[in-house]
Amino acid sequence: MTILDKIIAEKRREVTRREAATPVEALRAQPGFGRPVLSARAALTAVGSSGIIAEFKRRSPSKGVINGAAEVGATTAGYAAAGAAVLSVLTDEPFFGGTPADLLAARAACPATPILRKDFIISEYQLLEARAWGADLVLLIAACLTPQEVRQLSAAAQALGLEVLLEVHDAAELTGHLCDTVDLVGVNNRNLATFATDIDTSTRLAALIPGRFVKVAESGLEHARTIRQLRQAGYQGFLMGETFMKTTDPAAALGRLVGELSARPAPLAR
Ligand SMILES: O=C(O)c1ccccc1NCC(=O)[C@H](O)[C@H](O)COP(=O)(O)O
Repeated sequence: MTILDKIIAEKRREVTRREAATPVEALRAQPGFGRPVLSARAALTAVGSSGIIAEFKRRSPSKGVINGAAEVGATTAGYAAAGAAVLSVLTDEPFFGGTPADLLAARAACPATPILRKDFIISEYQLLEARAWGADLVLLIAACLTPQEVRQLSAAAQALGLEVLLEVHDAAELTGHLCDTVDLVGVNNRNLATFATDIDTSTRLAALIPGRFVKVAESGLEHARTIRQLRQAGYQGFLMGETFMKTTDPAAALGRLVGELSARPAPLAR
């Protein structure tokens, strides 16, 4: 059984519990439900965008505790001020230490920046939660969904006004799961079965992603030079968590990266 199998088994139990505790009508009645959605697609493709999707991530199955001290409102507000184009907030508790309250707090702290609900979406109920808690886009992971589930969930997300980031790790997932109700395609450099991380995964798959989708490189990103290379390959979004969160001041770490990205690259030595 892989970690993804364990996460999904736990997620099925969690969704059943949550549905019993909070009916759909109560989600629809929450103040955030009707707010206008902010477009991540627009934020990532705007002229001068950093392209950075800065993630608030306390811990992960591959790394254990990354940052047990950071406060979500201050960190995400700091990310937005430092130049993040989009924010990503984990709402999975058992494996990543995130909570719905984290998303609500990030939304309150960052009214003008699109926010990704980062979780393992397996049910339309979770899309309603995402809308109620103030998310603007959701992640659908090809490795845990059938192509038909991606079609259904992405269409339901769009009907709610949410944008959809489809995450793939290889060419088979991309060709099998991609559909027109997806807005952005993320290539996860991390193999979720082995945790091996290889940036070349993004480079290899770039040409296979049709041009109408915004391309997002995910995981294991650290340096401005890598982001420049991935931009050359056609990427406009860069999902980064650990590089920022492992520092004592994640927003300052993002600010340094954004500064490097906007500086002219040093000429190659002859
Ligand atoms: O990060 C993990 O260990 C992990 C394990 C199982 C499923 C998903 C996992 N990570 C989710 C992510 O995709 C990353 O949080 C995201 O891409 C940011 O990656 P990084 O910059 O390497 O923190």
